[in-house]
Amino acid sequence: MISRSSVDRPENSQLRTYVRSEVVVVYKTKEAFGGLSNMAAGYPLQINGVRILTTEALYQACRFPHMPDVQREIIGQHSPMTAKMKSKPHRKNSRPDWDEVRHKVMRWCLRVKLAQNYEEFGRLLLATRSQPIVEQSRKDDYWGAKLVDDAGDILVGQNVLGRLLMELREKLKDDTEGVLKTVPPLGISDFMLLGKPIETVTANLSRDVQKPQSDMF
Ligand SMILES: Nc1nc(O)c(N)c(N[C@@H]2O[C@H](COP(=O)(O)O)[C@@H](O)[C@H]2O)n1
Repeated sequence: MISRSSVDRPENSQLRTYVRSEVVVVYKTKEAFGGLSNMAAGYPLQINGVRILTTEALYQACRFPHMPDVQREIIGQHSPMTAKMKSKPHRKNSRPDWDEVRHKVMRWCLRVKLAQNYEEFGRLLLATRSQPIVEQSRKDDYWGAKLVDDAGDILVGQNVLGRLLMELREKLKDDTEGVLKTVPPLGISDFMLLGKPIETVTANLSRDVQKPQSDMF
């Protein structure tokens, strides 16, 4: 029998409650564990030879495999928040199965971030030891958890991003052979970037990187 991760099981979509002082909080990118955020700079990626500056840009681009021009605009942004904003007007045109696959896409994006930033991102993940990781969010209790009390002690949300980070951390603890330095493409239909199927991702960032179009002018 195939065992599914807690993030994949439908019964695990319930809200969870965390005491802020007892968890690793991911909130502002400049804070101690801010590098765990998809908005963090300094963890460059490369897919099919294309440079992508943040995990957020990669994740947002994955909404639009059938719209390479939109993908190009998203991954051409220097700011991760702007990359997210560029995807907003097109959200209604996200791949039709987006709600079913988005957590798998996020898991793959985090794998890519680790494979291509193995030392630095890996060190940060392992520094959380066995503590719960929670993305604090003002609005989003799917990827993160929201403060629900005036004192700012209690966070409630599905915390899917935090749970995927914990899942990856546990895999990393066992990764004595460096297996996580290679990431196969996700097994979903139309897993494409700029009109080409996404290939296996490896740790070695090539120097001969194709820059996003907006950097060329
Ligand atoms: N708006 C916003 N501001 C931040 O500071 C955030 N950390 C996030 N969360 C991230 O947004 C991504 C999900 O985007 P969708 O709403 O699914 O398009 C994901 O990376 C969250 O971690 N949002």
